[in-house]
Amino acid sequence: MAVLVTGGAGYIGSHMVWELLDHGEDVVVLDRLSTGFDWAVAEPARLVVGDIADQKLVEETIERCSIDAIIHFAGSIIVPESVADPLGYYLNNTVKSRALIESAVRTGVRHFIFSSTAAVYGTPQANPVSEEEPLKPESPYGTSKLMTELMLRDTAAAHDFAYTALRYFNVCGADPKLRTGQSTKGATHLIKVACETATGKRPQMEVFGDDYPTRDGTCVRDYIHVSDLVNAHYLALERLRAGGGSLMANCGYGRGYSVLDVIDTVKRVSGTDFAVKRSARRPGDAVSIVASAERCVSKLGWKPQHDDLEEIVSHALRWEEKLARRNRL
Ligand SMILES: NC(=O)c1ccc[n+]([C@@H]2O[C@H](COP(=O)([O-])OP(=O)(O)OC[C@H]3O[C@@H](n4cnc5c(N)ncnc54)[C@H](O)[C@@H]3O)[C@@H](O)[C@H]2O)c1
Ligand SMILES: O=c1ccn([C@@H]2O[C@H](COP(=O)(O)OP(=O)(O)O[C@H]3O[C@H](CO)[C@@H](O)[C@H](O)[C@H]3O)[C@@H](O)[C@H]2O)c(=O)[nH]1
Repeated sequence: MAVLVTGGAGYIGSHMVWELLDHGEDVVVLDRLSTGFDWAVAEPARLVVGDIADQKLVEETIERCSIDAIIHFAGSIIVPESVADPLGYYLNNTVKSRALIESAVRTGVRHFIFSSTAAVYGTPQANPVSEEEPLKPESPYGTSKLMTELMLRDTAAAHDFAYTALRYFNVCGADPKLRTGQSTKGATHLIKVACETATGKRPQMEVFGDDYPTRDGTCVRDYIHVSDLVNAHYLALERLRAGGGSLMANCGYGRGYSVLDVIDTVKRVSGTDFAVKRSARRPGDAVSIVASAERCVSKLGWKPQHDDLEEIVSHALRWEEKLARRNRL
């Protein structure tokens, strides 16, 4: 019995691989290495290089490796890029997920965990946002993920198949043991960008919009440590294997920080006063979104260990320094 991790060479997937190995699981990664790295896949996990929509490859891998569960991270992830290239996002996130789900059904894989996103809510009426709030994505990225959730819901109703869709809020930080971290080239995520600026990889950074209807005019997000996030997936896997049935749940801590809060924290933790420029709003950005985490706690027994912005930033900074040393070698 083994777990197939799609996108396991990427940021979150590489942490998931460690989480599974730490629990003694046998792990197979499927990744086409478009934004991920082969070196990010921990041994003894096996890496299969290929596309999730290559059904021959996927089904052969499932049969050969006795896969009983799929954790599906592979996808395209940048909100403004999805506004510029909606059809590319619907292809990679929706159409290709459909092919993967079909391969799972055809080969009898009954447990499926999916990376969904807070972006399915758009800007909610009120925060914290529960899973019952209306779904009004404001970007093709959010819509592409919502459509996959709906395919999973309908597939579970029709087949011997159960899924967990976890709606991640803003994922950040790095493995506290620094075995992996976020290595994405040309990253656009706020904490990664701020840490790259603090460590001198960028001369300055921008704040996209300071005229939003929030406390300090900048967007508010719920930043969740990647290690807590992958632990929620492991709990979801155990629940599915125990026959717990399908579930959809938010993954966040339930408190929000503005862009300026985050930048101040990175400056304080790094001891660096880097240059920050105020720029125009970025297309597709929701104003303010914070999770209600109650369902994740009650249904999965989730107990976050790293709910502290300074700790998150400190892990992200230490990974940035390690990456810089690695790239110099
Ligand atoms: N990072 C966040 O804050 C965040 C928040 C919500 C949801 N998510 C979701 O989590 C998942 C993982 O995100 P991440 O931050 O680790 O991104 P990432 O870009 O680091 O990882 C994605 C991985 O998927 C691979 N991939 C992409 N398309 C593929 C395909 N068609 N076939 C095979 N491999 C493919 C890439 O090579 C990469 O290794 C994504 O589905 C993303 O939408 C991320
Ligand atoms: O250099 C930067 C980068 C970001 N931001 C702002 O910071 C906030 C957060 O942006 P970012 O870190 O890019 O995350 P989101 O756009 O909120 O999207 C992330 O979080 C979503 C869940 O909330 C995921 O689904 C997406 O995959 C992931 O990219 C937004 O207001 C951005 O405009 C800046 O001001 N400057």
